[in-house]
Parts: sequence; C-alpha cells; structure tokens
Amino acid sequence: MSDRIKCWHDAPGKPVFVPPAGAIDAHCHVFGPMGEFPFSPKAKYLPQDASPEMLFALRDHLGFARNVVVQASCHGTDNAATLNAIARSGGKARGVAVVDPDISEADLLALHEGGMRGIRFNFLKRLVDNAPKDKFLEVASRLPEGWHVVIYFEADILEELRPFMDAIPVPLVIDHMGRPDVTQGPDGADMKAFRSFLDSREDIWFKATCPERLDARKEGGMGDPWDNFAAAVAPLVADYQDRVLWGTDWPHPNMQDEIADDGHIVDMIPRIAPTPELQHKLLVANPMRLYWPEEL
Ligand SMILES: O=C(O)c1cc(C(=O)O)oc(=O)c1
Repeated sequence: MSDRIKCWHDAPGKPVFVPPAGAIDAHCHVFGPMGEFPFSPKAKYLPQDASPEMLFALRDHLGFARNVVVQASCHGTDNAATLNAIARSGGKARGVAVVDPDISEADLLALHEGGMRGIRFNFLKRLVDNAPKDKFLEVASRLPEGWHVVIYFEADILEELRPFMDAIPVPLVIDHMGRPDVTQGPDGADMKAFRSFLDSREDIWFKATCPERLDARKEGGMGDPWDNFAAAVAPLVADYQDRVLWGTDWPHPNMQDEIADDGHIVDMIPRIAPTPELQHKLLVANPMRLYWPEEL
C-alpha cells in the first residue's frame, strides 16, 4: 500500500442545529499520527494523519462537549493512538478498543484506566482478515465491570450472527445500525430484521450514524442531504429512543470518493430526532449511561 488516503472535509460548515449542552459525539476515530503511532501491517487502508487535536477542534466547531473514540481497523489491536487521544482530551473523551482475544485481565484493566469502556468486533471482510467468534465470545465473558461490546456488520449477515450475538453476556452496541439499505425505506426488509433483533433483548443499543455511508451515491443512495437516511432512520430513533447513540463518524474512513461536510452531518440530527427531549436522549443521556455512568 503506498498512497495515504484522505477522507474528511477540510473546512466543514457550521451546523444550523445547536446540540444541547454536554452533547457527545459517540462514534469517531483518530488516525496516527503515523510517526508516533504506526498503522497495523494488516491495515486495509492507509490514511493520512487525523490527530486528536484535529478531532477536538472539530468537536468545538460543531458544538459538542465530548467524544467517544472508537479504535479504527487501520490500527489493528494496538490501541495506543486511541488511548493517546483519550489522554489528551482532558477527560472529555472515552473509547472503545479492539483487542487480541487472548488479552490478559491486567491489560484489560489497563485499557479501563486509559478510558476504554468497551471492545469492538468487526465483521466487515473489507476491513479485517478474520473474526473468530469463539474467541470473541470468550473475551466478552471476562470484560471489566460495566463494559459493552460494539459490533460492526452488514445487514446481509445479521441472521447468521444472531446465535453469536445472543450469547454475548454484556450489552451490545451495533455500529451504523448494521448497515441497512436505507433506500428500502423505514419498513423495508433490512429495517424490519433489525427491529426484530432489537426486540429480542433490551440491552441492544445502536448508533443512528453514517448518512454519508448508508445513503452514498455510490451505494445507490441520494447523497447529501441524505433524504433516504432521514426517512428510514427517524422512526427507528423514535421507537427505540432509550438505546440509540449518535456520532459524526469523523474522519469517515474509506469515504475519500464522497467527502462529507460534518456540518451537514450534524444537521441530520433534528431530522431523525425532532424534539429537544429526543435530542437530549440521543446526544447526552444515552451516551452518558454507557461511557460516563459515574457522573449520573
Ligand atoms: O465502513 C468503514 O469503512 C468503516 C471503517 C472503520 C474502521 O476502519 O474502523 O470504522 C467505521 O466505523 C467504518
């Protein structure tokens, strides 16, 4: 791999929507800086540096108070870059790690000390070489108190993953709603399957994230302003309002062909969560319960 890709907007607009005080961007990443935190030899993409300082400047520009930094696949199971971002945030960030399933108890506790509150299992073949379910289950059974498991998968493998996910003994958080085809609308087959999964357990949370991915033109979607996404996702947020999270997905890994304006992404919030009460749950109350429960 040679060229380092850049997938984020240099000068995102100021959103019209003003997030409530204490709003949390609960899905974002950092890349590198590579000089200090090299990418994994197994990385499927090699991005330009997206540093903690850039993330915090964006947070302030968009009107957010805190971040949840999710370990990106290009850093493999070495969480140093994500831990560095959390450490530099002055208490305004926590994180989700990706671990080698053989990780020791002591190393898990060290991740907790560093601000991690969950681990991520990634099932996207274009991002990872393998996803050993038996080993994932084993490590999920010995996480620090209060942790959860984040899972990233695509809609076509939801049913196949059900027995595995059903066996995970801690709360689940599903990245990007398991990537439904939003062009099917709110009552399409993918949304129906996802709702039936949510109905199977009360401790399954999800992120109402990624209009730029799920409604991308290259996916057959509409592109910005992502009307398919708004129509498909708003009813889901309304019906499962106590277990939904939101995030920018900055720096939008692998979206170099369709760069999204983060200001526009923030302006999706009132379209999927139209009332101040819903917005407060989505951006403050819900993520606080998972990531800063000691403050409640
Ligand atoms: O769809 C993606 O390409 C993507 C990649 C990553 C990652 O590389 O970790 O994270 C995401 O949330 C989404």
